[in-house]
Amino acid sequence: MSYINPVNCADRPAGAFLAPQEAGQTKKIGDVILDVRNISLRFGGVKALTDISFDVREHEVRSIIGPNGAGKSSMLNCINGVYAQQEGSITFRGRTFKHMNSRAVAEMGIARTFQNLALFKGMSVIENIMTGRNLFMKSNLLLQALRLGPAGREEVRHREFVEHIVDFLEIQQHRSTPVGQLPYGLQKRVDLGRALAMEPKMLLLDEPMAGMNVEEKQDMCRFILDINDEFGTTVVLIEHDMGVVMDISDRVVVLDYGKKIGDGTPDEVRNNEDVINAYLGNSH
Ligand SMILES: Nc1ncnc2c1ncn2[C@@H]1O[C@H](COP(=O)(O)OP(=O)(O)OP(=O)(O)O)[C@@H](O)[C@H]1O
Repeated sequence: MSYINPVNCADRPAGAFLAPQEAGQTKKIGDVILDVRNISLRFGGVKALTDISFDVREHEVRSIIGPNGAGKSSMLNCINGVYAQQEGSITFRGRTFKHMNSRAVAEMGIARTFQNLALFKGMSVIENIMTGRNLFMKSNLLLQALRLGPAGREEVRHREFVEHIVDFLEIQQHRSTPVGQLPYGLQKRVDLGRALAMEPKMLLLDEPMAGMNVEEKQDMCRFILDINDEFGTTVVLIEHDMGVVMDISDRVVVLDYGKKIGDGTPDEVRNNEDVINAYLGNSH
């Protein structure tokens, strides 16, 4: 539940998180890949989400912003099957569902990182990222444990894939370190690696930069943009740091008290009166 006051980021110039060649670069945005229609979610008397609709296009970086308790994490939880909304539907890659369990959602190509890290602290970096490959493991648990026959060959293939991710995220020197011994910023990177191991079409990132210093945020921004660019992965991002959001997003949806109050490009959103009043303040 960390919150970085957006006003604190106002003194950072636009594009501060991007390499010069990245700032202002144009990219090809595709068709709608995720369509969220009229989602309402209640917990007893608490209306977490009220009639929320928005879409995400293939290859976009789409951010969801808003004050604490606005419903951002609840929205991601509906998309990836952790919560079942009372009303509304979700269409992903042409397939419409009201609710699906998290494994089915993962099999469809949606992976998620968590605000509060969901890692095995006593296990190494490699082993944690390997858990993201479970989806693809065909052999049974006993064979996997004994690493026998096809299970052994399967494991070698998955480990090679995981090693590529470790290289990509530049955490080679920590590959055998128990995750609990790593600084927080690197743990967030491992969490991203676990999600990448699922080879997602779409990545849901819940505050991937919370608790990071500026340098760690720059690294994380670079990885997100590289994933988006090199693998074509669509990214849905919850982030409180407005410098980051405005720099790396193609479009932004704004929630407040469970309702949508803004939706558009970073420029449209930062000039939206309702968004300024509810969240951004006058510094944007
Ligand atoms: N499992 C739950 N049980 C009861 N209420 C919940 C649950 N999950 C979320 N809520 C409530 O729903 C509302 C939206 O919460 P949510 O965590 O989605 O907001 P958020 O925008 O992600 O906030 P933050 O920026 O602080 O993470 C809040 O009032 C919260 O207390």
